[in-house]
Amino acid sequence: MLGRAIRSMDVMVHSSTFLLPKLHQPGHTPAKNYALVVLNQNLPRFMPRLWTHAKLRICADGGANRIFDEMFQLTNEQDYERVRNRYIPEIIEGDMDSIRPEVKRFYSSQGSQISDKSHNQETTDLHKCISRIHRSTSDHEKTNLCVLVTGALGGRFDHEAANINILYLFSDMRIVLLSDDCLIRLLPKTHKHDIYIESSVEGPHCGLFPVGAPSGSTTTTGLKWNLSEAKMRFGSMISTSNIVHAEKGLGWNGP
Ligand SMILES: Nc1ncnc2c1ncn2[C@@H]1O[C@H](COP(=O)(O)OP(=O)(O)OP(=O)(O)O)[C@@H](O)[C@H]1O
Ligand SMILES: Cc1ncc(C[n+]2csc(CCO)c2C)c(N)n1
Repeated sequence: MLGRAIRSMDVMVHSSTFLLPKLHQPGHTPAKNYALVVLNQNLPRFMPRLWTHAKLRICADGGANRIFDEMFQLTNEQDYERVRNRYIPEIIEGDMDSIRPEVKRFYSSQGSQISDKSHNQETTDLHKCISRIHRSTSDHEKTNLCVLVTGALGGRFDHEAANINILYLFSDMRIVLLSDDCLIRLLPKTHKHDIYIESSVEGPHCGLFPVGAPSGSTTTTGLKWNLSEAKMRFGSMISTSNIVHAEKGLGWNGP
């Protein structure tokens, strides 16, 4: 019975074509729709690209200040006002304790929906944004959706931990946490995983480790130091500073 369950494990395909200038989605690419969530940290240099690829853009509270302040310097354009008027998020969601009043007024006047959840101090602004996307996306649509979260890493560690927790809380959605030099995905143990590497923009370093609970058996191909039915847990072995050798790294999370 166990053997049958393992053999029938579906493959989840991952790729990062959203980091490329043009969104060509070859046969292996799973997600067709991108939603972008902008957090309150420095925008990554490839932000204009993500913005263009996305069908929905949500700023988490102070993330709106970042679009307002930093988008211009990431474009090659001369006209500050034009750039500011072009990048308008559809939604600004959060407890609104970080967005500046003039930024809120500006985006409100440009048609952004402002969703003030200041009464809720139990969940983070990112949680509020992802809950909204989760609620408004059918199960079928979820299979074609990938949520890109910018500014999720490289700042305050409590924020980073909360951001990683979101991957687990919403493990039925594809969510990618991004910063300028890092990308994190959850690889649910219910699946095998094929990870396609865009070597012009990502790699070669990679890490593979379980958060919260041990991984009973992990097998990989395509890495410099492959794992073979390895057990991983904090306090024992985890795989960091590994290197991607192949364009496709295949990881199998066993039981
Ligand atoms: N330094 C950081 N590192 C990582 N993520 C961050 C950081 N700062 C903000 N974020 C993310 O951006 C979201 C919005 O940020 P914002 O500053 O508006 O939050 P906040 O509610 O004011 O946070 P807090 O009250 O804890 O400072 C947060 O929910 C978090 O996900
Ligand atoms: C057990 C517990 N720990 C921390 C907070 C505080 N908190 C968590 S999310 C959030 C909103 C941040 O925008 C705040 C203030 C809480 N409510 N419950």
